[in-house]
Amino acid sequence: MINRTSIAGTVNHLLKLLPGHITVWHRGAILYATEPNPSNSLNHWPIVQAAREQHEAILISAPRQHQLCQECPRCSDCSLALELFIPFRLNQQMSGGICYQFTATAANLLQTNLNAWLEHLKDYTRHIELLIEDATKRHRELLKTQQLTYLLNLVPEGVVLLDEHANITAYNEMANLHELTSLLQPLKHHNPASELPATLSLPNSAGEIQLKGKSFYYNKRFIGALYHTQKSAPLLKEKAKPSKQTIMPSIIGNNPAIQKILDMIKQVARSDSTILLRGESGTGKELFAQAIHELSPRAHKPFVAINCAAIPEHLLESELFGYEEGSFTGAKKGGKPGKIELANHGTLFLDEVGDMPLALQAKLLRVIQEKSIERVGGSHPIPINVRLVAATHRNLEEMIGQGTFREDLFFRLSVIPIFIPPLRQRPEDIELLLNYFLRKYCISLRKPFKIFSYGSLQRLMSYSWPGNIRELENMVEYLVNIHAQDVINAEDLPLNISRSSPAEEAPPTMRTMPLAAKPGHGSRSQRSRDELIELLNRYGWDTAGKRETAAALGISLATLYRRLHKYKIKES
Ligand SMILES: Nc1ncnc2c1ncn2[C@@H]1O[C@H](COP(=O)(O)OP(=O)(O)OP(=O)(O)O)[C@@H](O)[C@H]1O
Repeated sequence: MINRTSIAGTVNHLLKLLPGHITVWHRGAILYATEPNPSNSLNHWPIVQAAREQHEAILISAPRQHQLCQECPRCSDCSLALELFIPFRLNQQMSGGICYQFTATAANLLQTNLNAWLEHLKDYTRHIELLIEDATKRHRELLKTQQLTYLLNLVPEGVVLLDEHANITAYNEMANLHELTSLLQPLKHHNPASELPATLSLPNSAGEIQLKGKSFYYNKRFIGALYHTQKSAPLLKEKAKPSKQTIMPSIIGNNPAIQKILDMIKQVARSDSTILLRGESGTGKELFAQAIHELSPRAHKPFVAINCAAIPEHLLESELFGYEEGSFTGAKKGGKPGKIELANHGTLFLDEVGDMPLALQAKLLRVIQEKSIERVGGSHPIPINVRLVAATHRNLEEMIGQGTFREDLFFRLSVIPIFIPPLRQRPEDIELLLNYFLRKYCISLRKPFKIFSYGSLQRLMSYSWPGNIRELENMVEYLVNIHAQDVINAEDLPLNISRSSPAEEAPPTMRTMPLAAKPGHGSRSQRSRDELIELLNRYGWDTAGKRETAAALGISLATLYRRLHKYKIKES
């Protein structure tokens, strides 16, 4: 990806010398601008067109009188005294450029020694051009490696590619499971590398592994080799299971609060104390719960999750506690264990615990205190050893005050409370997550790699993300699905994002969140209602359409139904 920070550093340095407006444009999109630019694409700018035709920099002094500027709708009240466009070239073609716009003060400074300044600005432009060239090259190399890894992962055997010095340059997941990367390290000491053996028999921790090799030559010169396993090669049992480290690396976040939570999780995972994860919907509570489990001594035992809000009240009890044969009409022969029993010796994740009915809250409290359960219709206690991780987006303190959540259960659950901040309080993570999901979905949906333009990133960074990371992830998946170009511009973003006004959009924090907002009151509710109807009209009012609408909004289907009810939206 192109590093905007280094471009910003160069531009800011320049602005200290010469105040003005600078726009860096690359491949039809604005890569950097010193202030938001009204136009997202400079293609139609007469000055850019002129530079493209004349293959050189264009300088316009007194733009209001200049013939090139007459087409511009703002020409008559333009306050610029000088405008300069210096193009970039990539492979002999103009790929973009820098537009410098100066008002009278800066222009006066320039006019005193115009030629020297022009050289100076050309040097700056060249510097930025090199930064872009370098970043583009590195981005291409990264893409090539990712494409190669993607391709290798389609092969059902372990595959490793070596360069002419027998250094490993690429390998697939299966190779990892066979420990091939460490097994092939000693090949580096073979000299000359062209004499790499055609078959290898190497010991890994699952036994002996046979590898076949194929050397590659170009103009009779050895340029590399490929080693692969045979179909029946035994896998390492330990590695074949998801490793303890699978979840942690996929938790993206540089925000100090998230880093602190990750450190805390590593600490608390070792004990059996109950953890209460608190945060808005979509902030990653379930991901953190899985990480806690995977870092705990229970990692090789079950992780069982149950969403208390998604299961109808009358079924929740038997889902949690299980039932004995004949305990109710329709009960299965032989009975059925509940989620708590299934999680025995492992971790039970109680999602949306704030939505648990009061009667079940009392039963759950007993499980925690007595460490045993009784199935529905059963008459004997079953001893239980589970680590409990609960989560909620609800304001439990307020619910206790209203008598809808038991205070004693709250204290039992909240032994280690962890607050996960909403995405709008972690602005530094937005670009990171956008790029992470962009790469993830381009790979999984087999689409060419894409980037966000400067304009779209600005928009996305100032959006308040009420649905948090789930909303961001769904939006990226949607864009990768429908967007064919390699640059995603601001106008390509979903309407609810491109139309939102950042200041107004920020939802209230968890502590002040009203439990039930009245429909139709206030412009926010009205806008949410309108947006919901607009999306349903777009995706359809049937279940599939509702599912897509929920995904676009970053909410669950159950929440969507609740909103339809809350806003009194009836299907026509
Ligand atoms: N830090 C993160 N890095 C990468 N992906 C994340 C991160 N946080 C959340 N996600 C992803 O966002 C989506 C929503 O996360 P998750 O289901 O854990 O949220 P939640 O807080 O449990 O939501 P809810 O309260 O609605 O159940 C998941 O696909 C998850 O993998």
